[in-house]
Formats: sequence, C-alpha cells, structure tokens
Amino acid sequence: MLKQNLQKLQQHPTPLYVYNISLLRQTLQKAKEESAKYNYHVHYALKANANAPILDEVRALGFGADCVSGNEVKRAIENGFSPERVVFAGVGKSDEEINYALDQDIFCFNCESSHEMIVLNELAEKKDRTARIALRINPNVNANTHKYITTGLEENKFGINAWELESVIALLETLPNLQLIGIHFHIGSQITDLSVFKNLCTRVNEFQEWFEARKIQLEHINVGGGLGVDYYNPEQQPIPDFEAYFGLFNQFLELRPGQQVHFELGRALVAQCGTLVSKVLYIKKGISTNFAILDAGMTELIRPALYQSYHKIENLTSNKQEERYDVVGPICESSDCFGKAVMLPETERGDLVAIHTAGAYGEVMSSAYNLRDKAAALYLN
Ligand SMILES: Cc1ncc(COP(=O)(O)O)c(C=O)c1O
Ligand SMILES: N[C@@H](CCCC[NH3+])C(=O)O
Repeated sequence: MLKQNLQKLQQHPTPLYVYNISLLRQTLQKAKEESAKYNYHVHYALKANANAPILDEVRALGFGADCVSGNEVKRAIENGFSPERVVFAGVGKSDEEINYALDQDIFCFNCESSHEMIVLNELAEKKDRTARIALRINPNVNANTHKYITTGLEENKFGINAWELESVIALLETLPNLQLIGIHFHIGSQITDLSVFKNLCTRVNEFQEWFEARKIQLEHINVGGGLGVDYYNPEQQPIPDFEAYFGLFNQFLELRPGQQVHFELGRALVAQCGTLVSKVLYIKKGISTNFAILDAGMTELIRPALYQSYHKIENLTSNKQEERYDVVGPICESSDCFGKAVMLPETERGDLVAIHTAGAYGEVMSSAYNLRDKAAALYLN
C-alpha cells in the first residue's frame, strides 16, 4: 500500500503518520461481524488513537466509546458518539471530569475505588442526578504481557481488589445517587495468548456467583480490551483473529438471562492501519553497526523506548543489498532507538522508512520534547 503511494508520500513533509482507511474499515467490519454473532457491545478505546477521521469510521460502524479522561469523553461526544454509548474508566477522575460526564449523562462510570464512589455520589447529588456505575474489579489474572501494560494484578493500581468487595457493597447501600449496573474488568494490553482471556472468564464467573449469592443483579458485564496484534508480521496478519477472541468469551462466560456483555478494544482495531513514515537524515558509522538516523524519534513513537517493543521497519525506497543498521531518531536520549541490528537494504540520506503497526498508541502518545513539531497525518483509501 505504501509503495504504491510512494509519489504521494514523497510530496509530504516527514515524519508523517499514514493511515490506511480501507484496512481500518475491513478490521472494524470483521470485529463488528464477529461480535454481532453474540450480540456483544464493543466500545472503542479512544486512548489508542483519537484522531477525528479514525473516530468517524469507528462511529459509523456503530461502536461505542471507552474513555479514560474528561477530554476523551468530550472528544467522543463532539465526534458524534451518543452519550448512551460512552463508558468512563480511570483511577484518577477529577471533579471537573466527573461533572462533565454527569452533565452528559454518559452510560456508565467504571469506578476504581470506594473513595471515587463517595466523591461521585457527592457530585451526582449536587446535580440531583443518579450516576450509573460498574465496579472495576481487579481479578488478579496475569495477562502475560509487558509489565508496564499489565493492569489486572493485585499489585497494579487499577480496580477494586476482591478482598475489598464486601465493604464496597456495604458502602454502596449508603450512596443513593449511584446505581450499580454491572462489573468491569481490564487485565492488560497486547495480549496474544488467548488462554489469558479464558482465565479472565473463569474469574468473571466466580465474581458473578459472589454477587448472585448476595442477590445483587448485574445487567452488564464489561470484560475490557487487550487483544493484541502481530507486530512481527503486519502484512501477513493485518486483522486480528476476532472470531477466536469473541468465540472464546461465548464459550467460557457464564451469563445470567438478559445480561449484556461489553468489550473495550483499542489496539486490535487500529494498530495495523497506521504507519509512521520517516526520512533518513544521516548514515553514521558505529563500532559494530551503522546508524541510520531518522527524522522521526521517540517523540513521534515512544513504544520502543518505553516498552522495548518491536515495530517492523522497512526501507520503502531502496532495493539494494541488505546491511545491518541501528535505526535511531534525533532526540537527545539513548533510548531513542526504533530497532537495533535491523537488516535493511543499503540505506542512504533521503530514503523513506516505514515503521509499521503504529496506528495504536503511536500518534496519540507523541510529545513535544526537544520542542519538536507535531507530525502530520495522511489518510489513504
Ligand atoms: C480500561 C481500559 N479499557 C480498554 C483498554 C484498551 O486496551 P487495548 O488497546 O489493549 O485493547 C485499556 C488499555 O489498556 C484500558 O485501560
Ligand atoms: N500505551 C500502551 C498500551 C497501554 C494501554 C492502556 N492501558 C502501548 O503502547 O502498548
């Protein structure tokens, strides 16, 4: 796709985020199709990418929005998502953010602590409103992913631990402006081992029994997001296996009559449609490999520096014999490195390099460190 559009790319200043909208549509369509088999509700996690043209596609297919800040709630609503399809999680919701979401009458606050519940109740009372809530429970399930993106272990800051639930339920009885409608889980991100989700289902089933024993009815079960993508083979597997993913929940979740199941997918929906395109500025000799110094750095894509994550790198403009390069950016940090000992066709100043699978947690995590300009975005059909 990128090589076919080389002329167009060469007319644009770099670094440049390029989005393949037809791949995005196919991915969304497949997720929709597979989730619809079981009447599942999918909320797109805006944190992965909140660009308006991406949100337009997501909304057009009827997904809801999963938000983690007041500004994300605002972005979703301003983009046309119905407040009835907006959920709001996060361990540190500010009063301003809560008030905004209350005014919008969003579908559900995913509450992460008893303290937050007390504050939410107070703020809702002042507005003479009732806030619908789901308890975000920390199920203590290992997501087998990078430790920085694991969220469902007791040592993590997220959610309410199982041993707190009894007191949280007692507290809830004293908070008349909160209406408990469900439970929520999210155990981590970039999960490629599907058995992890089976373990999550087992835990959800146990929590369901716990609530049932206390005669508490739950209409909504939200199992979060986390489905991973193939960073190593973006071309061979551009669309994640949604059939297996949703099928697994259908097989292992034990639901009560009338219960609705919700998902919050981010990465799986948008990662593969985005590529960071950068120009080679300099080639410099190192002791064991040459450095290919790009005009993009960790300010445009922080994932390799932050999680030592792999992104496939491709030289779009050279067909020469392969050589080994450390592919680095211009930022004054040694961690500003996209890949070490990467085999690329002989690379020279002016070549265009693609850093693949950058549609999720790429542009949205960019920073202005070193007073960098923000990279532009190009949407290709
Ligand atoms: C509460 C919550 N929901 C959904 C997501 C989306 O995760 P992912 O992009 O891995 O699907 C996240 C991020 O990990 C999250 O924290
Ligand atoms: N930003 C992370 C994912 C974090 C997901 C949000 N809890 C990444 O790039 O992989």
